[in-house]
Amino acid sequence: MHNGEVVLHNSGKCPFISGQEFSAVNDSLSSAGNADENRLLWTPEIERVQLQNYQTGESISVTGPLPNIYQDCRHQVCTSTFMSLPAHSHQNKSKSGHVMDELESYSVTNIRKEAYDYLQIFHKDKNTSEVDYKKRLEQVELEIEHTRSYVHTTDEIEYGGQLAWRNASRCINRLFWRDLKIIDRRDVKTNHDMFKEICNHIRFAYNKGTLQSSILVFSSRARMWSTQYLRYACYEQLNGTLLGDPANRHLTKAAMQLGWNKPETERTQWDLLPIIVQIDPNEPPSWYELPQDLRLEIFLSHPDPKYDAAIKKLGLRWVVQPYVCDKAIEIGGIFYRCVPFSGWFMETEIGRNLCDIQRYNIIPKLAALLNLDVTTAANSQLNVDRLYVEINAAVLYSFQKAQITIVDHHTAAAGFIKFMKQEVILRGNTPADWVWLVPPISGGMSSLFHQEMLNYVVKPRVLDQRDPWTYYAPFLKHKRNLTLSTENKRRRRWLLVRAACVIIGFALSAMKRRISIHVLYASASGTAQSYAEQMVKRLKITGYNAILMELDSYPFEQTNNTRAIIFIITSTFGQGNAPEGGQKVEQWLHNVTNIGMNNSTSNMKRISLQNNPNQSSEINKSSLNWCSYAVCAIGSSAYPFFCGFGKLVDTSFQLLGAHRLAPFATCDALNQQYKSYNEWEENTVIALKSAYPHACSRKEDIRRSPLDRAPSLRREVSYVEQQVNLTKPLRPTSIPLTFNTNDSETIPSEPVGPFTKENSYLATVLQNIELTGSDNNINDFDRQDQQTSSTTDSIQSKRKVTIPSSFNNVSNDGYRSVRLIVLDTTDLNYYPGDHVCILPENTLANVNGVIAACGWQLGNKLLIVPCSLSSYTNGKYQTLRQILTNFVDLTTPLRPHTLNTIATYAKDTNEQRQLMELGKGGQRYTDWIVNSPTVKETLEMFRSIQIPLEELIQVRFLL
Ligand SMILES: Cc1cc2nc3c(=O)[nH]c(=O)nc-3n(C[C@H](O)[C@H](O)[C@H](O)COP(=O)(O)O)c2cc1C
Repeated sequence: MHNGEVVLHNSGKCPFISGQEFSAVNDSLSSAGNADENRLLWTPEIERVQLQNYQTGESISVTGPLPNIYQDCRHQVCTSTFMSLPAHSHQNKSKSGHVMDELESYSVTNIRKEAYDYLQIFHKDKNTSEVDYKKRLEQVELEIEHTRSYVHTTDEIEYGGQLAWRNASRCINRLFWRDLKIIDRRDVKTNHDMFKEICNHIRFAYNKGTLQSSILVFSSRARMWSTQYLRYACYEQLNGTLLGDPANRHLTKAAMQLGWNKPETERTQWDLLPIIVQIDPNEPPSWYELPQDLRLEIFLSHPDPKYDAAIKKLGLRWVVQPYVCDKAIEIGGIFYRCVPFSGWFMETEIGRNLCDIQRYNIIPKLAALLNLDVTTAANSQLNVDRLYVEINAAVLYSFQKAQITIVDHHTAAAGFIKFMKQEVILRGNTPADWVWLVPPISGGMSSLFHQEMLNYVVKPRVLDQRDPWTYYAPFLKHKRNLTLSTENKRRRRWLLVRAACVIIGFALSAMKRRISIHVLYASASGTAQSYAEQMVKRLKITGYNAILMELDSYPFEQTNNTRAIIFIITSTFGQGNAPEGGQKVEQWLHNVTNIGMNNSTSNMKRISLQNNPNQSSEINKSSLNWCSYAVCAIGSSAYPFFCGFGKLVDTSFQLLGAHRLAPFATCDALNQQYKSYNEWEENTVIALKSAYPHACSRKEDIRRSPLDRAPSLRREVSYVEQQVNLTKPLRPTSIPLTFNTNDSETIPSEPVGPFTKENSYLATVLQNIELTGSDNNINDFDRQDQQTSSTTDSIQSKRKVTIPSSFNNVSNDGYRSVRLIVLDTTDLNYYPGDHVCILPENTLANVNGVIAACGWQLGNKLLIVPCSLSSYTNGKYQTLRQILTNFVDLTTPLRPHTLNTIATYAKDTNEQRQLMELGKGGQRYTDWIVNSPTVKETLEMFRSIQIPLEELIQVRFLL
């Protein structure tokens, strides 16, 4: 309406008011007496602005936003990403900044001004006669004089509602603003009638699936507590989790305070909340359950059966239509607080409701069903994005199949561009909030992404308002009643303090006795850190005192050799280096171990001792012997130095005498990283529990040799506190070997499920086929067995998988064995997510070879009677033969610290020196293990080793 009346100055910079201009405007506002001047002063000072579309190359020349008040930019600060805009103009804030009721706070002068502005627009746009216009102005003038307010006609409200929609800068669907229908029910006087009208509104707006945009207008004193008609409840559960849609947590609480509830056993995440209405702020609100035929929901499906099955399994659904109830509309200075608005969905709105992490967060659940990795480690695979798109596709597909109006974001964006162009021609421009309009999916693919826009406020307008339950007097009173008298407060506080002291006293003494486990991480982009956080959470739940720390923050050099358990989870960056947060430790390890990086020798980073032998001898091989540790290396096999830093840490810790508590693991971002991580975590926690079974273990427990304790199944236990000193190798504290010659060989009893590594299932081998090499046939060694085994074998006759020692071998010609092994699992129950771990037997030749190499003194018959070492296997394997065949790994090469121990049994000093040299690890050891010498081969290589069989078995447990 002010087109052409205002001289605008193009600042040529930010079209919004800058800090200086803002204060100048503010000053002139406070001094100005004329409301007209105020309005003009609040208009951003722009003349003409060129808005560019970088996709089409088009340029639109827009005029200054007239007439408007732009309140969103503060002193030199752009607030365009604010979720809730400051809904009220500057006049409506009290000194404390508290938002007041605008209706009450508008002065008569302002209402008159706003009324005149709007009636002028109405008169111009609706082409009413000059006579009618004048008459209407006089009537309104009179009304305002007597009542400080005035009443709109239905036509005025209808057009005002349409304009408010047209001016809603965050709405993408404004092309259809003229189609908005108004249902004028300002005459409704009771809560019950409000609910009746709402039911009618749903019927009208749903329109058998051809959704109608509409506004139901109640009196300006009425309030809707429901933020939308159809909202899913959110229950706070006892365990602290939420059930339902977290967006409605407070509304659900308010509904419950009003008496609505669902029995806990009947609650689901898809419970529709009741409609809550309040005819007047001074009247109590009422809640009503919608009748079944108006609980309009749609169950999602997907055209691709794979996604369809997963989506249906999750029971995904949404309501068919948005009925937004929590916005207000300002028309000509009158605020309508209760104007439920119906429209239709753009699919991304539902997509976000289901996928936003703070909402239903279904992506991880969907990914689990589809066996996809969506952890941050897999971000490079874009699985999250793929699933997000599929959810949006499911929404569109389901609505279209049910013939319910919906719009996809590309169509909506194209519609908006069309609307914007129309508005530029008709009115010079339209306010548009780029931050909200660009769809949340494939932003750059949307035409809106490339379109410049201006955001400002034009009236009539849609605006945010406070949720009514936040100022409902009885709720506030209830809160006040909960406040105790001063005397009571003091008493309560004293009691609480005492109780707290007693509890803290107990807790502290218990805590003192607990072992601290430091979980250290080094992470560039957060993956390793999130795994570390997960580990800490798990350890805490398990009862351990777990401390999370960045690797570089751990005082490795100032521990005074106090015993410690350290778990390190680290990624690798750069050229196989530590990420930030691990670089100091990387440097320190290089310094103390003399380990250098040899990038050139192979495509794998190899860790090698530097050539200078003097330097290598300076390594203090016991500098970390106070520490039990486990390392998990996070990396990506896309890089040549896969998990380079994690490997450096593990190798260095071994070199420095630290005791590996659980096996080292690498987790590949390109290959189900989170699964490898979870496996490592599982193994590490099992090892920890075996070593430190009690969450509140005393320090003395840690110092006791695990070999003194009741033997545990896991070999890793033995790493825990063994003092492996490289210069003075220790021998294990042996359990004396005794035999019960009264019993003959016992066949291990058939275990019953559930099956674990410790309680393994004896499976029949149905097939054992060599897949590599020229003759990928059934391997000779098992051909005979193949013929004799059958699926009908009784459980007693089941044979275990027998794998030759060459299976793990990389022989001189670089040959590796890859086999297809088919096991009969007919009477084994398993479920999705269970995994199989094959525990192979040692061959008879290997077992006999080791026995012979040890110079077995006691005679073969003792091999087949129960012996005291069976306690290592928890009694599962009774005889020495069974233990050697099934429990002791005779196949893989001995580790450095085991070689170091074995060295003490070598009679020949030359061999002892060689063994100790290998026991240092490093390049010599790396070269030695290239041929994967078995235990038997090692004993044959160093013939002076005289180790009793039972001690060899126990040394081997130190793997
Ligand atoms: C620039 C860059 C260099 C990387 N270098 C390596 C590398 O040398 N070796 C490796 O295994 N992974 C490498 N990665 C992969 C990361 O280790 C992998 O993405 C890991 O999951 C990141 O974990 P974080 O988020 O905890 O840092 C590299 C990644 C980037 C971006």
